[in-house]
Amino acid sequence: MSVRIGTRGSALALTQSQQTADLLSAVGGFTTELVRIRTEGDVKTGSLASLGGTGVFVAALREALLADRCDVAIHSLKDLPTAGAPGLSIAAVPVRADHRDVLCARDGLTLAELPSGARIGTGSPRRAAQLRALRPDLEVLDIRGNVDTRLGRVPGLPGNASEAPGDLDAVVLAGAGLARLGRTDVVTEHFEPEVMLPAPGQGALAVECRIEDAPERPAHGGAASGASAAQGVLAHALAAIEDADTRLAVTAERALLARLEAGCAAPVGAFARRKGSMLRLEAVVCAVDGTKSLRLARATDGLTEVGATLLGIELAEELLAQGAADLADLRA
Ligand SMILES: NCc1[nH]cc(CCC(=O)O)c1CC(=O)O
Repeated sequence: MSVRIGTRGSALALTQSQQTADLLSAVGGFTTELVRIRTEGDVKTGSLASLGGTGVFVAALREALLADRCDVAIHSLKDLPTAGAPGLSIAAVPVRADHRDVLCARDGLTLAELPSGARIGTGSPRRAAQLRALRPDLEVLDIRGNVDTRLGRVPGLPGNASEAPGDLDAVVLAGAGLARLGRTDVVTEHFEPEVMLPAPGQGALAVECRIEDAPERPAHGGAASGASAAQGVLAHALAAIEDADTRLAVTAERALLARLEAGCAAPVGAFARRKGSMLRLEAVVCAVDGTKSLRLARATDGLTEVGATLLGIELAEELLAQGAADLADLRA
C-alpha cells in the first residue's frame, strides 16, 4: 500500500511533507509518495492580504483530499484557518519544531544593534507591530516571497548567492521554517515569546485526512467501524506521530484566534505550553503601528482538548473585554 501525501510545492512545504512522510512510513506497514498540489497562493504574486490570506494555500489541499487525489495533507498549522473542513479531520499534530520568530540581519547584528533607520522586512502584520513597538526608530517594510527570496534581500547572509545585492538590513522569519530547510546559520537572534509572541500554531504541522481514515480520538469520533485494513494501518501511523502536548498548546492558541474571530493575517500573537500540570497561554493583540498593545496570560489545569479550548476562549474574552477589537482590524 502507498499513502499519497498531498503537499504544496515550495521548498519548505516539500521538506516538511517529506519529513512527515518519513515519520509515518517509519511506523511501518506502507510506503509514501508526495503529490504536489498547486494552490492559488503559489500562482498569484500579490500581497498575501490581497489574496484573501494564507487560507488560499489550504483550500486546494483540502479539495485534493476530498476528491481522493491524496490520502493525507500536510499543512503548516499557522496557515490553517481555524474553521475545520466538513469530512476532514486533523488526524495528527506532530511534535512542534522551534516556535520562535528569528532575526536574520546583516553583519551578525541583533535587533538592539541595528542602527536607527535600518530597513527590516516582514510580511506579517503581527511581526511588524511587535517590531515597531520594540524599535520605533526602524523602518519596517512589507515583503513576501519564499524563504530564499526573503533571505536574499539581506546582503551577506550565509548561503545567499554572492551576487545578490540585498536592499534590507534584516528580515524576520519563523525559526521553524529555517530549521526545516537546514538554514539556521542565517539566524542572528532568536526572539523568545517574552519579546515577540509567535503566530498561533507557529512551528507546528497539521496532518489532515478524510474522517474515515483518522485514528480514534475521544473528542472527534474517529475511524468509522468497518474501516478497511489499509485504513487501520494509516490510522495507527497517524496516532503514533501525534504529540499530545503540542496538540493541547495549538488547540488553546487556535481557540483564542477563533474566539477573536481573527484571520491569520491579524496582528495577534499567541503561545501556549504545558509546564507540569498546567497549560499556560499568553496572547497579544497589537495596533499595527506598534503604538499600543494588549498582552494577557492565563493558565488551566484542565489538560484535555476541552480544557485547552476553554482556556483559549476565556483569554480571548478577557482581551475583548479590555478593548482588543479597538486596537486592530482582527478580521484581517
Ligand atoms: N506564513 C508562511 C509560513 N508558514 C509556515 C512557515 C514556516 C514556519 C512554521 O511552520 O510556522 C512560514 C514561513 C515564515 O513565516 O517564515
